[in-house]
Amino acid sequence: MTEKPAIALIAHDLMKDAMADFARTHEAVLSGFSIVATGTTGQRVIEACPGLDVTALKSGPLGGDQQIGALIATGGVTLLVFFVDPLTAMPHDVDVKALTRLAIVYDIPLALNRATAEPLLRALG
Ligand SMILES: O=C(CO)COP(=O)(O)O
Repeated sequence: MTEKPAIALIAHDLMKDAMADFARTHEAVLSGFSIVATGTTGQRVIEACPGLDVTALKSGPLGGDQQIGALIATGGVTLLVFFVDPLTAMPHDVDVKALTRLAIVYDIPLALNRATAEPLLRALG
């Protein structure tokens, strides 16, 4: 990661197309940040926007959500954008809950859908 403030991007599988589109649409603003992402989401964002500074951590179900949570706890995340799939049960639901809880504990902006992410990103950009 660089010295730029970090935005965390995460999307559940059925939301990954939406995340790739979100990244493409907002590439100019996102380029002012370093991006941290869970593994598969990070790969999709890299494919969509090869110019962005993206660090892809572990896949969410394999610890990636917890890695992002640890970054939040150590002050390394400015905004968490997490496109949650509201209709699919997740085997790692406890990790998802722990991550969103930490975003609340550390009072960082948290967008769980695009309608929230866009005004937050505009405010930061
Ligand atoms: O499962 C996730 C978040 O809970 C996302 O992980 P991936 O980006 O690795 O698919």
